[in-house]
Amino acid sequence: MREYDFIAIGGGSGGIATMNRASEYGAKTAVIEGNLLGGTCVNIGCVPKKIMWYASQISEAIHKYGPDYGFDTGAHKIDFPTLLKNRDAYVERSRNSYQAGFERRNVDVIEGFAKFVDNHTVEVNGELIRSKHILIATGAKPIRPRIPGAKLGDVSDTFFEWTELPEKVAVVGAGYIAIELAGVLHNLGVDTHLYVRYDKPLRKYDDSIIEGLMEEIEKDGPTLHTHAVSKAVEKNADGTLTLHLEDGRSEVFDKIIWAIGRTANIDGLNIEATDVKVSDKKFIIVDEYENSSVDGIYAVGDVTGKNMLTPVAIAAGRRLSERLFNNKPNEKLDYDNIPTVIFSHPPIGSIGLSEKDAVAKFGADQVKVYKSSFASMYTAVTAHRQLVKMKLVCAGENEQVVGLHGIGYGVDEMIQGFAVAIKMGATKADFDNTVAIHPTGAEEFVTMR
Ligand SMILES: Cc1cc2nc3c(=O)[nH]c(=O)nc-3n(C[C@H](O)[C@H](O)[C@H](O)COP(=O)(O)OP(=O)(O)OC[C@H]3O[C@@H](n4cnc5c(N)ncnc54)[C@H](O)[C@@H]3O)c2cc1C
Ligand SMILES: NC(=O)c1ccc[n+]([C@@H]2O[C@H](COP(=O)([O-])OP(=O)(O)OC[C@H]3O[C@@H](n4cnc5c(N)ncnc54)[C@H](O)[C@@H]3O)[C@@H](O)[C@H]2O)c1
Repeated sequence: MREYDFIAIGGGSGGIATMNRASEYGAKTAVIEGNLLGGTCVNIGCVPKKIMWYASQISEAIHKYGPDYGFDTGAHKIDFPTLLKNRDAYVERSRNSYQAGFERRNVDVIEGFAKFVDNHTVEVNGELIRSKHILIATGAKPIRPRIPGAKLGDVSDTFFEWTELPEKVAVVGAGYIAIELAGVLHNLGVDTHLYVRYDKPLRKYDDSIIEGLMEEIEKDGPTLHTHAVSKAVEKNADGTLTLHLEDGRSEVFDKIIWAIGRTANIDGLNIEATDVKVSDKKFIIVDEYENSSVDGIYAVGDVTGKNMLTPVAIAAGRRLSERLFNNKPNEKLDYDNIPTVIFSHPPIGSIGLSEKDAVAKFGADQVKVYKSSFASMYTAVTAHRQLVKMKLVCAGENEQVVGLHGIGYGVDEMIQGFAVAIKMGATKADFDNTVAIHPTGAEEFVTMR
């Protein structure tokens, strides 16, 4: 029987980073992957999504802003197969780049689906593999609503299999994926309809940012349908799909995308053969050190349901390996102030507490908010002026910055550095003491009064 110090079930962001780090300290490691190395992020998530987002940005630059910058842009149309060919080639190169890292560090790659036999043994392709430590990093998968015809719709996984752009698409959901895919499709010229259950999307984000998004959607975005609860999907004779809502509204589409959340990917893992506890939503329950309820079994990334972001899976996994193999018994990921960007049109960046959450935590008299709203220079010279909205949420007498939020041109590339400052406990005075870079949008974050 093959024996290891540490194995990862799942070769996505979390599994790869954790095994690479452990092997750097001499651990005998293996990554077991049942599908494509790189997992969701590289193959059907962040990477192909970002390429599609760039394509939609180029389309926006050409058609929306180009004419007012003096470009004759009339005839430019997207050749979708070219985009797909180059996107998929980039994804393949990213995937292949893992191999060299594994070879350099002596990480074994085992192709196949793993299932538990007991707390220290898994079976892959009929072979039993034992390991002192086992990491569950099997990620998450999209869910579909439990309504008639739900299977007729796509999810983000199958969206990346499309070979042509449909004419008319419904995107159902109000989270990251719904907003990003709806924006991409709309900007690529698809008649896109966004269906949200309540009055607005992304409801847990800071109000002013969501207001900014709503204004942009109303002015120049996909068609928004609010208070829309899906009831059924029906296939028509011509292959189109009719989406029926609970309140009797209905509309015909070429494609429907469900983007209503994700659930842990533990089917087939035979988790029952272990004593690992899972939540009622099937996520692996871990403590702050990523320990499961069984000694020697850990979980990181989407399968835990905690902040489903690639850098979080990576950071949690690397710290776990530092703890187990580099003599750092207290090493763990601090989940506070994790920065995040939503690649909407325009993009949203967010760190820390929303104004509402800060008031709930510190009390209204302890919270002071600074806001700025201005037309981004990039768009201001065109007929399509787009506002940038920014907010700093400060708490306590020293006005520590506990939240930073923005929506607008370039915000996606603006906030990483501010995340460092906030993590270090920066105050409003520290922001004020920083000289601005001009002319940029980011300078507004250090000049608010
Ligand atoms: C459309 C989309 C866009 C996204 N965009 C972003 C973004 O812009 N930025 C960002 O930070 N995050 C983004 N995410 C989230 C990000 O992709 C995930 O947080 C990240 O991939 C989680 O990594 P993981 O290692 O936990 O799981 P995954 O990357 O999902 O890897 C799990 C792997 O385990 C394998 N596996 C499962 N079961 C078994 C088994 N029994 N045996 C062997 N292998 C198994 C799977 O095949 C998979 O390869 C996006 C997600 C989606 C869906
Ligand atoms: N830019 C990024 O970093 C990025 C991009 C994509 C995904 N992600 C990660 O992936 C995670 C999953 O994304 P997601 O968008 O699938 O989930 P999500 O949890 O962000 O959003 C799901 C949304 O669907 C809505 N919803 C739930 N059931 C519904 C129903 N029956 N009908 C209509 N709407 C319903 C919810 O109210 C919620 O707003 C995100 O939370 C994020 O962590 C990150």
